[in-house]
Amino acid sequence: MMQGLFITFEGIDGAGKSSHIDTLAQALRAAGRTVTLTREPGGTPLAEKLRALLLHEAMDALTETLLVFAARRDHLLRVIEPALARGEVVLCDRFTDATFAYQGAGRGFDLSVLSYMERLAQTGIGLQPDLMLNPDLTLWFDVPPEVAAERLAQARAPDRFEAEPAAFFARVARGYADRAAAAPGRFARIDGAQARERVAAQMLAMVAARGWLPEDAQ
Ligand SMILES: Nc1ncnc2c1ncn2[C@@H]1O[C@H](COP(=O)(O)OP(=O)(O)O)[C@@H](O)[C@H]1O
Ligand SMILES: Cc1cn([C@H]2C[C@H](O)[C@@H](COP(=O)(O)OP(=O)(O)O)O2)c(=O)[nH]c1=O
Repeated sequence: MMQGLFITFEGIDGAGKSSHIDTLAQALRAAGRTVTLTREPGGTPLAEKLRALLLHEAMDALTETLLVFAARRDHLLRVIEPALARGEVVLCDRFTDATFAYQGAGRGFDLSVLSYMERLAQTGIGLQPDLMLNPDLTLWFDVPPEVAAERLAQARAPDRFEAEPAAFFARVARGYADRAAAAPGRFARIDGAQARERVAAQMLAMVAARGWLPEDAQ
């Protein structure tokens, strides 16, 4: 059986994650892998209900953080770990780095408390109960906040996060940069400000470089 592979997509709102996740799913399927495509917050009936609350109801930073981790726990238990145990590739639009970037850097929530909650939520499920589940690879779509804001202004009505001011997204972007600097082996930075074709090519090249796609998939 193939080994399970957990790949997450990260970046500020409007960075281009959702636009490119299908391209990677198709390339991996063409290479013979079974792919589970999912997202956070969400990915299960319960977590999708929590997502609707998170995106639209006013709440304080602690409530927000507790709901994000509750959604993640359910998602891990019901979707991510079972798919990895079956040897599938899980492509997840956002994961815990988003919590460090948005609730930590963006809202100012204590990072050491987040680390503790991360360990609580991501340890003790399924396969390797002593290990905290982390992505094998995180594709970080890095774009200047002004570029992302310009894209979103043309694209969709803002949710509770997207309605935050530019200063919030500047903090979130720095939060992602800090996470990437702290885990350079796991993070692959993609220049998300490029044209779509170049973003897609860079993304595929990074996955191929790890041996998870044939080199000619690009
Ligand atoms: N490389 C790109 N160049 C220009 N526009 C883009 C690019 N990638 C995505 N977009 C557009 O920007 C908007 C936000 O993209 P999306 O994939 O929804 O971002 P995210 O999922 O990271 O919030 C969409 O309207 C999308 O069509
Ligand atoms: C996973 C996660 C998402 N979020 C926020 C970031 C996004 O603004 C929002 C929803 O994410 P996303 O699915 O990227 O939104 P969209 O469908 O609009 O592209 O949730 C957090 O604040 N913390 C988290 O841990």
